[in-house]
Amino acid sequence: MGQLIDGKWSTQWYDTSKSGGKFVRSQAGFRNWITPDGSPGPSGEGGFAAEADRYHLYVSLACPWAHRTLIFRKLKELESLISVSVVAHKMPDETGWNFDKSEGSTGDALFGRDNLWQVYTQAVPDYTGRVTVPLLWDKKTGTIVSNESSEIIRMFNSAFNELTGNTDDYYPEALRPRIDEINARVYDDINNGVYKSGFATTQDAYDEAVTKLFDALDWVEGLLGETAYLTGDTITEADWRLFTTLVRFDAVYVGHFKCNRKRIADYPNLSHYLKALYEVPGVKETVDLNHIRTHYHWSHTTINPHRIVPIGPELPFLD
Ligand SMILES: N[C@@H](CCC(=O)N[C@@H](CS)C(=O)NCC(=O)O)C(=O)O
Repeated sequence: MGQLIDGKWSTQWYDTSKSGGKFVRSQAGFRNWITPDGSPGPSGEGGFAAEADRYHLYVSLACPWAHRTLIFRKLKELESLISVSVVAHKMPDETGWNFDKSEGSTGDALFGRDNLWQVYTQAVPDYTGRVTVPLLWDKKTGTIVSNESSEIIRMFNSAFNELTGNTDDYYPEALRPRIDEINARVYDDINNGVYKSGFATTQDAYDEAVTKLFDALDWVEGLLGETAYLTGDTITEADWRLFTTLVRFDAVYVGHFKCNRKRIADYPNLSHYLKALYEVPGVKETVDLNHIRTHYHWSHTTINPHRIVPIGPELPFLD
């Protein structure tokens, strides 16, 4: 794990010494929005109008945050409008995310760079911050639109509707308060909760995170006893945001991140729900378990120093 400091790549693991052993995720640095006419969005600068062949998405197939954006690109029929580069599954400290084609990367389709940090410094030569995926690039102005997945999926949900004719809405007006409420707990305690458990460096920090994680999974298991999806009988953004963590849970988080009070396979409603979302047309093509399993176990050497990728477990939702 490394980061950019004044435009230079520097190798260092997350510093948990000032937070009592807790992993604290930093805020994404680029927060502009694509809108239908280029008017400014809720944050950042305007000037990013929805146009075909103007934007490029950098993703990892291992990353749950990037995975959200790939699902929205697929469901909203944006594949022919927004091109993609996939980074390698192995992320060495020396380079961070990189475009090694022998390790599952497509290569950098825009610039032919070796490493993702070079795309960040292409936009801001003296950038300081983490080099994360997903990253949404504007080919027209040669800069980064956004590296915040929760905002990229909102853009994909509606900004391109006139170009694609796809008006499916995963953030419908009437459900927004409920979606926001569910997202808040799912983000803190589940999406980020698995990372807080896995990257904790004290027993107390781990205990706190893992307890909240399983309390939240129990809560979701209850909700799914009432309705098919989190906010009712239709799939919304809240479901896709939970899905990308659930699909990695038994394969990676149970063992690698010590989230092992239960597996998703032990929760009947969550298991059924995971399978139903996985079977939505187009979605399983966005799930790459080889990238997922290899990335985490190989890349986090403070947790898994010998980089051994475990054999299992078998995953019932694949059957
Ligand atoms: N807030 C960001 C978080 C993205 C994120 O943390 N991505 C991880 C991969 S799963 C990453 O690139 N980590 C590299 C790092 O932190 O150095 C989002 O949701 O878009």
